[in-house]
Amino acid sequence: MLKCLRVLPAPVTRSCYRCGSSYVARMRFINHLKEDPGACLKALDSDVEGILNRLGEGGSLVKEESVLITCTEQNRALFCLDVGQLDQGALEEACGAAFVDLRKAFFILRGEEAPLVARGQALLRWHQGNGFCSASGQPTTRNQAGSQRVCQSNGLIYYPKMSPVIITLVSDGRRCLLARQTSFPRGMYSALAGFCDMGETLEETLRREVAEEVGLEVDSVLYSGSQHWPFPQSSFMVACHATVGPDNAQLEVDHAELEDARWFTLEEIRAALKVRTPPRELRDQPPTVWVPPAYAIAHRLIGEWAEDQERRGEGR
Ligand SMILES: NC(=O)C1=CN([C@@H]2O[C@H](COP(=O)(O)OP(=O)(O)OC[C@H]3O[C@@H](n4cnc5c(N)ncnc54)[C@H](OP(=O)(O)O)[C@@H]3O)[C@@H](O)[C@H]2O)C=CC1
Ligand SMILES: [Mg+2]
Repeated sequence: MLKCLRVLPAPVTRSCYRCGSSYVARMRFINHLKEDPGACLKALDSDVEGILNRLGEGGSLVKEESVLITCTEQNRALFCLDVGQLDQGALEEACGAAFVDLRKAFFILRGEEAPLVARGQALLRWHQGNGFCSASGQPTTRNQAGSQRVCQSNGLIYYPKMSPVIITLVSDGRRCLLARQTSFPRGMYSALAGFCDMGETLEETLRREVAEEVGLEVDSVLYSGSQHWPFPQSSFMVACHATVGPDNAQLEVDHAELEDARWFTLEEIRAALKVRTPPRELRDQPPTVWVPPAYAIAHRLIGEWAEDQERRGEGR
C-alpha cells in the first residue's frame, strides 16, 4: 500500500517573485519549480533534509521519487515522499508519527491538509502506474518535480490524469436523495455519482446517471463546486444540486449499481451530519446513517442542502 509522509518545509528565497500579489508569486514559483529541475532539486533538498536524515539509508531512493505538491503562503515548496518501501515501525518511531489509511485520514486531517495529502498520494500512484509508454512500450522518465513523464524513444509526454465524475444531490423540494453501494462502509450514504462517458457534457452525464441509478428525470441543475478525489484512480469531481418535481419523485433503484437509495428529511440529514467518525456498532443493530467526511464534496453538497432548507423554513 502507498504511504505518504508530508515533509515540513524550509524557507526558499522568493526574491525574484515579489512582483504582483502573493498568490501570483506563489503560482509562478510553483511553475518555475516544475520547469527548472535545478531550482526544484534545491527546494527539495532544503525541505527534506531533516526528514531524510531520520530515514537513514532508504532516504536517497525516497528523495528521487518525491513529488512537488504545492508551496505555502510564505513561498515554501512542499513535497510528498513515498516511504512505502521503508520499515514502517522504525519510521513511525523516528518521526513520532503514525500511518493512517487515507480514507480514515480524511476524518482526522484539518481542512487545508486533506487536499495536499490526496494530491501527493495520487501523484505518487500515477508515477507507479505510468513507467512505460503506451505507444512504444519503452520506459518513461519523470521530471524533477514529478509533474510529467516523457518517453525517451519518441518524446511523448504524459501528464497526471483525472477522470471526470459528476456528483449530484437531488432534491424534491422537501427531501434529498442519498444512496449507498454495497462497497460503502456500513451505514454510509452519499450523493449520486458517476463517471462521464466519452463525448458527454457534464449536464448529460448528470441526467444520465440520475436516470440510470434511480429512474428519475431532473428538472434543474445548479453547479456547487469541484474537487480532486484520489479514489480509485484520481477523479475530478464536479458537484451539482438538482431538483425533481414532487410528483416525479418515485424511485426506481438499479440494484445492480446501488444497494439502496432513498429520500431523507431535513431531520434525518441533520442527524447524519452530526456523526463525525464512522460509528462502531454491532452487526445485529440497525446501522446509524452517516455521510462522507467533511473533506468529501458529497458532504459539502449535503450541508448546503440542509442550510438551504433551514433558510427556507425560516422564511415560511
Ligand atoms: N468525493 C466525494 O464526495 C465522492 C466521491 N465519489 C467517487 O465518485 C466516483 C464515481 O462514483 P461511482 O458511483 O462509483 O461511479 P459510476 O456510477 O459511474 O459507477 C462506477 C462504474 O463505472 C464504470 N466506469 C466508467 N468509467 C470509469 C472510469 N473512468 N473509471 C472507473 N470506472 C469507470 C466502472 O464499471 P465497469 O468496470 O463495470 O465498467 C465502475 O465500476 C468513485 O470513484 C467515488 O470514489 C463518490 C461519492 C462521493
Ligand atoms: Mg454511481
